[in-house]
Amino acid sequence: MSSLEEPLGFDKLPSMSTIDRIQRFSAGACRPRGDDMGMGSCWMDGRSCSTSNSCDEDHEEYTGETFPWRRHVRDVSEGEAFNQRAKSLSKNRVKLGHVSKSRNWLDQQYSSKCNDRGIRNITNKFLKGIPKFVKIVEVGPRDGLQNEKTIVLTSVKVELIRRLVSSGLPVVEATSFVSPKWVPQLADAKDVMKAVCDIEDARLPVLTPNLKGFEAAVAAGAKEVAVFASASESFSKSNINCSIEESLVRYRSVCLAAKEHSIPVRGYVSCVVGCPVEGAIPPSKVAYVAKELYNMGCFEISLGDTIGVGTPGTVVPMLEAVMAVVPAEKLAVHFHDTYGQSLSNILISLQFYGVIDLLQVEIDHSIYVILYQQMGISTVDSSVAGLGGCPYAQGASGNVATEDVVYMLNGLGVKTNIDLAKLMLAGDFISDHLGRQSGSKTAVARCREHHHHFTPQAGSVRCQQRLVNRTLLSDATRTRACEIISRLSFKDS
Ligand SMILES: CC(C)(COP(=O)([O-])OP(=O)([O-])OC[C@H]1O[C@@H](n2cnc3c(N)ncnc32)[C@H](O)[C@@H]1OP(=O)([O-])[O-])[C@@H](O)C(=O)NCCC(=O)NCCSC(=O)C[C@@](C)(O)CC(=O)[O-]
Repeated sequence: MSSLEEPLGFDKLPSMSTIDRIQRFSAGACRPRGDDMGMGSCWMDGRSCSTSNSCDEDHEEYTGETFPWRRHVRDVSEGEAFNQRAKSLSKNRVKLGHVSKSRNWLDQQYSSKCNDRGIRNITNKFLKGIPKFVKIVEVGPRDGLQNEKTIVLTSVKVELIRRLVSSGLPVVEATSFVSPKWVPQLADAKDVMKAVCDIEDARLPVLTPNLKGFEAAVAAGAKEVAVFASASESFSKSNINCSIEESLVRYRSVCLAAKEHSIPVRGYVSCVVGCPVEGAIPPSKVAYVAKELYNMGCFEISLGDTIGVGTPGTVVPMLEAVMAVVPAEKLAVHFHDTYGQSLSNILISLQFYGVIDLLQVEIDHSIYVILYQQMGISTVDSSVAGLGGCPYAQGASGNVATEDVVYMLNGLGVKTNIDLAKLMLAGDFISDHLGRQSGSKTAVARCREHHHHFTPQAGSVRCQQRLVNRTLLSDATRTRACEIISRLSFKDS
């Protein structure tokens, strides 16, 4: 692991000249850079979203109660001249035929509720690229549980999925149709799927490593599947017992069969930054596998830092390579939190832009150079209570906790449509069943708050119970505390 012990810094990033990057993409969005064009220090935002994450469906202001940051329409009085310039540029762009599908550029700024203009401008500058809506793909019932040694009851898995769906998660990965010899925890895939396939409020994809798994999944009622390749040859062998190329052949057959059934297929690439055996993985290898999966028909490619060694310094070059061959709106990021880097990696992935085109236009006898840029990623995988770890990646810790991702996104004013309180109850539910504290920092912090402002509800009582069990109390005091807690009545179970 020596090559992974030292995080790679920006000085070690593969260099890619601007010329190199120009015109390698098709224009999906554009962001003329204000300060390059003598238009003040702001950027005009021209994000264009074409997937289910579309910002177009998301116009209303975020109204979360507890979080200080809010998005709102840019204050017109801040720069009428700038706005006029932007409108005129926008008109000209339409005339020139370079029509951005974007909504009003000026409606895309984020700022804090704070009245201090200086702070607000800084916030805008740093958060300018963040999408307004992020789709979270919950992988707890699959990636989260697959590594648990003690077999979790099917009924518990089903209840967990139901709770996660009712918290508003749009996608909950339910299970895997893999060999029970390899992953005994998910041997009940068929029963889990049969019990949840009536759920309509969320998509419930399942992992399928080959045609056998695909057929079993469809027979059990799966309406969406995922295939999982790797950017590391060694990991591919240990995970699915075949080479990368052999896996791609298998996945092509799965994609063909899925097409016949009109079943969408998601594609995973594992070890996108590092591999437990091979160390650092070159971004070009990740890009190759991602492109193959995309070309065979996967509607979305999830980039997995399976062992959680990535930092923004290594994630950025990887994204840059992948975005050169797969559009950003078809990508998702999937981080494990081994080195505590997941949230920063997610943030940089949401903010990440690649230059996609340069366009020179003449407006009112002045020449402007417009940089068309690709938007950042707006789909994030995470696991409730930070459950997870891969059976074939020794030492890999859990996935980033969904509660922590939602908390961060709420703080940024990014919508997810997820009810954090309900999500935390789902996390509490599974942590209780596994008999350990949640891996979510948000859940643990909220647990402490409940400790101070105690209300006798199910979650709080369990939370108190856990705190008592973990606190250094004498046996007599602990028993007494537990007795008192157990006598509290609560409605929610
Ligand atoms: C791919 C195989 C099946 C090859 O396994 P194999 O042993 O090479 O396959 P085989 O074709 O020689 O078959 C061996 C036995 O498995 C059976 N079999 C064959 N296929 C299936 C199936 N689909 N479902 C159930 N049974 C199956 C097959 O019928 C046979 O049964 P037997 O004749 O011995 O009784 C195996 O290696 C396997 O199941 N691997 C899955 C491992 C796994 O699930 N790993 C965790 C995934 S997590 C991950 O990849 C990372 C990710 C996605 O989370 C992203 C990230 O975190 O970065």
